[in-house]
Amino acid sequence: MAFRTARNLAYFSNYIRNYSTNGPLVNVTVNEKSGFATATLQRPSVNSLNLELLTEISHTLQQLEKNKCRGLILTSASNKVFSAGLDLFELHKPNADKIKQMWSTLQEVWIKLYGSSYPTVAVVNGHAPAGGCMLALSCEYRVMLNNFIIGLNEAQIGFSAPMWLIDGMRNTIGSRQAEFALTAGTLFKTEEALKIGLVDEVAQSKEEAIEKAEKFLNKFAKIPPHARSMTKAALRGANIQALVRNKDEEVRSYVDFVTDSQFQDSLGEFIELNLKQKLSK
Ligand SMILES: CCCCCCC/C=C/C(=O)SCCNC(=O)CCNC(=O)[C@H](O)C(C)(C)COP(=O)(O)OP(=O)(O)OC[C@H]1O[C@@H](n2cnc3c(N)ncnc32)[C@H](O)[C@@H]1OP(=O)(O)O
Repeated sequence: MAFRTARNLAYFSNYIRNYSTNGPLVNVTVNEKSGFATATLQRPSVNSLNLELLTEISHTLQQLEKNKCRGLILTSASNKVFSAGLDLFELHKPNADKIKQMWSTLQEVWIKLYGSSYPTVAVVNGHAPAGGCMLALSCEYRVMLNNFIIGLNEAQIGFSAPMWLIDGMRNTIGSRQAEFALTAGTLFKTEEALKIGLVDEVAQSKEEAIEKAEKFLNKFAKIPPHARSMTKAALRGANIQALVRNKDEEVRSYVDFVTDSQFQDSLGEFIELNLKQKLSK
């Protein structure tokens, strides 16, 4: 067991509380009874993933792993947006070095979350396009609130989702549905997402979603943690290894792609059409 004594659990809780004070963009709390951690993304206003938020998520996941977390609930402080995905303003006319770091940190986040030894649930309490969907897909279970959208809309912005993310989508909703969804860049409403298996349960309130998430995590209470994590690694390891082998090459091609004028033009159009905040000319 991860926490054999109440003292261990108390130490872990204090550790996490102390840690959380250092992270303004991700707040981590631990339920002392269950030992489950809740990581709440809180970058105003839509948790768009810039380098700072990605770095903090990556660091949080590392700490949770180190402290033998018993289960993680990932959610948002906003009641409208789980995460709006990559910060589109940072992708526009970018500094190549920063983009390189951003992409490499995004890969790290995926490797740590998708490959975590502890069980994970996303409480999707708001919209989750692109990178927001990626965070949810990396978890083992998704509970979503009604009247929001989720999906991988990269094609609409002018690029293809990377292979590891395509695999995540395929593993979750099946090849045929993934092909339809990815080529059209479809964003699904909550009920549609439930129907195709992109989310596992729907809840009417965040409280209900947290209850459902905890119920999922509690399913593993009697399963030896090492057996659970070995099985998860056996199921997910090949996808992770494929990215690890190709990590640097993918960063290089991503930087080339994003800095290319054709992508910059289509990104500019997407921002002008879809976001309230406009580009400074
Ligand atoms: C070559 C390989 C590359 C592979 C990369 C694959 C991985 C991931 C890629 C991505 O994540 S790309 C990002 C895609 N994201 C989107 O398409 C989301 C766009 N945003 C929206 O659709 C909506 O904003 C929303 C999230 C549905 C929320 O709608 P709502 O009506 O509630 O809010 P808004 O008024 O639209 O937005 C509020 C505020 O937030 C700003 N904003 C929204 N999204 C982003 C974003 N992604 N990046 C930066 N900023 C964003 C928006 O401009 C508003 O700003 P203010 O007007 O308040 O200043």
